[in-house]
Amino acid sequence: MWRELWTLVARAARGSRRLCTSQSSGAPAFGSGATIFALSSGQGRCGIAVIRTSGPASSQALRSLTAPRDLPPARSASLRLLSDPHTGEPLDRALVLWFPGPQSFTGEDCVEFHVHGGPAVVSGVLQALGSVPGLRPAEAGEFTRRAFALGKLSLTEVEGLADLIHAETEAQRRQALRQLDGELGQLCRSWAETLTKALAHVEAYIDFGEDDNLEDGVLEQADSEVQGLMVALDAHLRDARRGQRLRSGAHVVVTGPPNAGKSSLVNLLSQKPVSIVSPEPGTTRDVLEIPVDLAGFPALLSDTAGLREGVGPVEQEGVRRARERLGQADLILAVLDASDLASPSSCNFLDTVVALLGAQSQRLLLVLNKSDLLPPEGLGPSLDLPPHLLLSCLTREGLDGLLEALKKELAAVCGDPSTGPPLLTRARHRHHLQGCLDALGHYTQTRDLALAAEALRVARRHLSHLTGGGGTEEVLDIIFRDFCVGK
Ligand SMILES: Nc1nc2c(ncn2[C@@H]2O[C@H](COP(=O)(O)OP(=O)(O)OP(=O)(O)O)[C@@H](O)[C@H]2O)c(=O)[nH]1
Ligand SMILES: [K+]
Ligand SMILES: [Mg+2]
Repeated sequence: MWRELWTLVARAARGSRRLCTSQSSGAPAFGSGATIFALSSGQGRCGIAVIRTSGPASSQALRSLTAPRDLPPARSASLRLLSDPHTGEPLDRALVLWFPGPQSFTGEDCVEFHVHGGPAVVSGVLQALGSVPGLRPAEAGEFTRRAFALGKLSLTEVEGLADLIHAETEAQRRQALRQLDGELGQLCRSWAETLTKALAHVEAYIDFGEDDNLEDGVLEQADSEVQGLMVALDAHLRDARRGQRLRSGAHVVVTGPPNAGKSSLVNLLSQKPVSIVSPEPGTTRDVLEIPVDLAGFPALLSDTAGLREGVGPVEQEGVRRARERLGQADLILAVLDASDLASPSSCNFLDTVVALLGAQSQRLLLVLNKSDLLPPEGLGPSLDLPPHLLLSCLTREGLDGLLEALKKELAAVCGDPSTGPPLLTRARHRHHLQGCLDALGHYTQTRDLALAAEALRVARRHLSHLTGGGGTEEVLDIIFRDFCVGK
């Protein structure tokens, strides 16, 4: 199901991009005062469909389509009969909402029509809106773009909204909501304020350095403000990969000796038979990768070939690929057959792979599978094993415990979006924070005050680019093209 979902999302994103380029040539440019309209809920048959308008002709559009023709009270739902303004043909009985600007999503006058979701009703209302003077169909992301232009959303909030629309797991949704709340933007603004203060101190020193009226230690004050900021930026950047993992999924690799039940575990966690399971050792050869929701976190789960030596060239290549994949893992699930721990392949795996990964402080969960085959007294007391979890892929006993452990590990890998500082979810954020930190590095190294002031200006510019203050059209295009029409 996940693969289909991902394909759909990718297709939708490509589709909206196409729409964006094909319409942008002919349609009036933004700011021309046009009123836009679009279906804002999903395409296809559904219970309720939401059609939105934004722009100065919104009230006119509402009046032309509804009876009675007076505007309903602001921001509360009213039941109205919708009919075609030209033919008078009834279209639907619908809930309408009137949002006079600036208290609306875009900041402009907006109207929402909550109509019955049949395709005929939706296309009828869209056609009727298209016939109202001053109205035209919206381009991809245009509602959000208007909200941004009118200062309703900062750039990081726009990105949060895009992520919220595409969020597929609980953790992604929570992260997107926090970003939409503007937490990252607020943090950047407070950093920018600190920089402005430091810059003011340096500039004051440049202008009045010799002046007795200037209080002592202004430069030292600027220095200590910059030092504090560098520490904060550095801590944030070290956190950055986590936010990105939360957006795109952590790499979780399943490994172990042949026949331990790796593919069985992958099928259990992805809740479908993606990988071939058989009693024959050496069944899995290639790396198989499946996007899954693991305990609320997005993950890319890899099934790999059982690790063993002295086999044919094809399986040997599989083993090479498995080892390579281990090197890219954010988290490793090491699987062993609990009823076969004394076998050479199990011992070898524990002594080499598990010990080595442990020494590299690689995140790893040791899973002893096939617990259903153990005698009633469980594992023998003589075994000296690292911390582990017991599981049976057959009976599912131990699955809850494994999911709980996965949740803890993934929260550490991806960052828990409900606590801690706001995460950096995009490479763009990382780029600007790093740029800011580099510029501050130049500040601390130079003895020339004019260069120091310039370094502070560069640092501040990076922060304002991050929230869209100095946003170039290019950045806006990149972000907005991922929106669909109606958003
Ligand atoms: N009794 C029992 N059998 C299991 C369990 N999990 C897997 N098996 C069986 O163990 C055998 C191997 O399972 P696979 O999932 O193919 O193991 P694998 O580690 O992917 O094997 P390779 O790809 O060959 O390395 C199959 O016959 C499974 O049915 C379990 O929890 N209990
Ligand atoms: K097998
Ligand atoms: Mg397998």
